[in-house]
Amino acid sequence: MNTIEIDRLTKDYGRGRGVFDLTFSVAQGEAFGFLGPNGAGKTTTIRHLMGFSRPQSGSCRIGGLDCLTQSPKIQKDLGYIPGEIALPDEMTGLEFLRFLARYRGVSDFSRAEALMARFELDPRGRIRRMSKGMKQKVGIVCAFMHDPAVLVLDEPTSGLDPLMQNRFIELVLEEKARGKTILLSSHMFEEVERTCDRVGILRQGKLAAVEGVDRLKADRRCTYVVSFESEGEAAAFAADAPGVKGAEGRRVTVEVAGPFGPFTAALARHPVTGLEEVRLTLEELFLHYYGEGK
Ligand SMILES: Nc1ncnc2c1ncn2[C@@H]1O[C@H](COP(=O)(O)OP(=O)(O)OP(=O)(O)O)[C@@H](O)[C@H]1O
Repeated sequence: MNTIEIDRLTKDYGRGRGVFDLTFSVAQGEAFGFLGPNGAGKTTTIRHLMGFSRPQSGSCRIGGLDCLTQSPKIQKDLGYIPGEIALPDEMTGLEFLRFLARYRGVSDFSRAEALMARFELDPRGRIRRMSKGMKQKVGIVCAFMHDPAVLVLDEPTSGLDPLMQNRFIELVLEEKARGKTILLSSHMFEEVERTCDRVGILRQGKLAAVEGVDRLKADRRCTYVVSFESEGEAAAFAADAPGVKGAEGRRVTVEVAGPFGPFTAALARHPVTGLEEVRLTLEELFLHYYGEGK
C-alpha cells in the first residue's frame, strides 16, 4: 500500500521553475530519498504534501487523504522538518516544545526528553539566541516527539555537525525499522544512500529517475586520492596500481570499480602517506547514470 502518493503534480512558477507533471509514491514502511540540486523543486513538492500550496494540477495524498483539503487530519500523525525552520524567537526551546506537545495532545513528554538527550540539546535558552544547529535540533524534536507514522524531512541535517548528522541517520534507520514511512530530501547522496530504500532524482522540476539504492550502490564507482612523500613514489605507484585515472605531483587518483583486493595490494606495496575518498557529487551521479544533456 502506498502511504504517500503524488499524482501528476504541477506548479509552474514561470521560466522553467516549479514542478511539472510529477508522479511518484512512497510505500508504507518505505524510506524514499528525494535528491536534487538547488532549485530542483524538492521543497515545492514537500510544501504541497504539507498542504501549504495549492497544485495547479494533479494531487498529493497521504494515507489516502488529500493533502490540500484534509491537511489537519494528516498532520496529527505526521512529523515534518521544514527546509528553513522558523521558530518563535521569544520563547525558550523548552517552552516551545511543551507548547507543541500540548497542542498535539502529547501527554507523555519522555520521548521529547529522550530526543533532546540524544541530540545533546539544552532547550532552556531563548530560541533567538540559539545557533542554527540548535534550532535544527529543536526542529528534529518537534518532528519526532509525537511518534508519527509518516515523516517528511526537508534537508533535515542542514546545520548539524557530522556527529549529529550521524545520530540523525541512526534515528531515521530506527524509525524505518519501526515501520515508519519516510520522505527525505537532501543534496547529499551519502545521507540518502545510508537511510533510504529508493531514491528519486529531481531535475528542473521533473523526476529524472527513480532507482533502488541497492542498485545505485552496486553500480557505484569509488574514487580515491593516494598521496606520497615524493613525485617519484607517486609515479611508481601510478605505473603499478590498477584503475589509475590520473597523477598530479605527489597525488594519484584511482577508481575502484570491482573488488578492492588489487587496489589494497598495490597500496601495501608502496609508501603511502595519505588516502582520501572522493565523494560523488550529485552532478557526477547524474552524469554517471543518465549521461550529460539527457
Ligand atoms: N513561491 C514561489 N514563487 C516563485 N518561484 C518560486 C516559489 N517557490 C519556489 N520557487 C522557485 O521554484 C524553484 C524550485 O524551488 P524549490 O525551493 O522547490 O527547490 P529545492 O529543490 O527545494 O532547492 P534547494 O535545494 O535550494 O532547497 C526555484 O527556482 C525557486 O526559485
